[in-house]
Amino acid sequence: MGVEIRVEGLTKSFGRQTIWQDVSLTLPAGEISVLLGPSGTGKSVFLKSLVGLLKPDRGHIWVGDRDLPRLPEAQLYDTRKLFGVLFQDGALFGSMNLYDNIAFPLREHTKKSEGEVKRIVMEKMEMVGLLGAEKKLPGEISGGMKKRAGLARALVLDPEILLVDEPDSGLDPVRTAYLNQLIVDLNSQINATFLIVTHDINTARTVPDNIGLLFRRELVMFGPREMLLSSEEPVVRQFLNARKVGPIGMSEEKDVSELEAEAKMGHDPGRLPPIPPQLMPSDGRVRPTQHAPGGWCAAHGVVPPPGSFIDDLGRNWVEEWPRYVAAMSPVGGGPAPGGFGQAGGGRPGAGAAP
Ligand SMILES: Nc1ncnc2c1ncn2[C@@H]1O[C@H](COP(=O)(O)OP(=O)(O)OP(=O)(O)O)[C@@H](O)[C@H]1O
Repeated sequence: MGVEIRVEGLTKSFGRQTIWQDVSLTLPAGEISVLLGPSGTGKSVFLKSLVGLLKPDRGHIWVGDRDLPRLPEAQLYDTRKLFGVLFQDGALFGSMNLYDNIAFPLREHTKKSEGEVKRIVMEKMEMVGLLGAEKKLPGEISGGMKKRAGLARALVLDPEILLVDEPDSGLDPVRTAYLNQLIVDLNSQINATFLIVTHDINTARTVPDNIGLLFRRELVMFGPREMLLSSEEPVVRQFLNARKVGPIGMSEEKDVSELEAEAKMGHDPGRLPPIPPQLMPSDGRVRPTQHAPGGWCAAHGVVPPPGSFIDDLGRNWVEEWPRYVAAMSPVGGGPAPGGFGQAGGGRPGAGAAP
């Protein structure tokens, strides 16, 4: 399950406005990637381009051996069925109850019987914790529930790729933490390739396997989480530290004189905070595509910031990891008796985003 998406030299403009150019990246199969960037840098446009709702001016989007922008309409329609998308507002139909909203893609795109539709809808509603809310209308539920309903609808066609646009928008930090946990749990269950657009730094630091950053109409960097969280690149550091000091300005980029003035005053985008342990599935199992904590840093001779990979209980997960993996079989198996990951918190990330 889960397919790799390879983007090569992608460029998109609206009229004379170039949104981004020459974007190249690979979303590894089954992994979770996050796309960051200041407002208006074209993250949503990128998501819509990936699913074929917008056509890029140049470049390729390889989904397996299919180059999406060059597919004839019928094949594009077929390929889109590999994608599940959660749009920012959930994009639910206001006049339909949650059951009918979630059933909609099945009724629209498949010939399944109503019995089968029911089985699938209830299964997905259970996966996102919405059982019992079938009859509710979107106007009667909270923002967090709307996101969950949107996720359930994105899952009904068993997508190989899940695109999520700002899951945290309009949610309080606690609900965002619950939604992040749900996203990690879903990834471990369906093992699809995930791309999440977010502004939430905590989400970016704890959820993904990979992070990308758009700025100045370019992809500044894309790579493993540890690579960006230990990067010295000023734009990356400024964004991940949520600081005013650095190349990102109020509306877009700062000019040279502003940057010189900052440098003269001795400002910099801040020290790098410790890299937190990555959020684990709530059953404590290891996701099939999960990377060992500290693995990228060790392989690239990078010394992570002091205090990295240490959880709330003071355990260093670089050291704990081999024992943890030995004690926990991958998805499909289960926790070893007396092993890690038991009720509430023997696992990395526990406490980082409960
Ligand atoms: N269909 C369209 N036609 C013309 N311009 C568009 C269209 N869609 C998006 N844009 C422009 O593209 C730019 C990038 O928009 P986009 O919504 O992708 O940014 P974003 O990074 O997702 O922003 P935010 O973080 O605020 O959601 C904006 O200037 C927007 O006005």
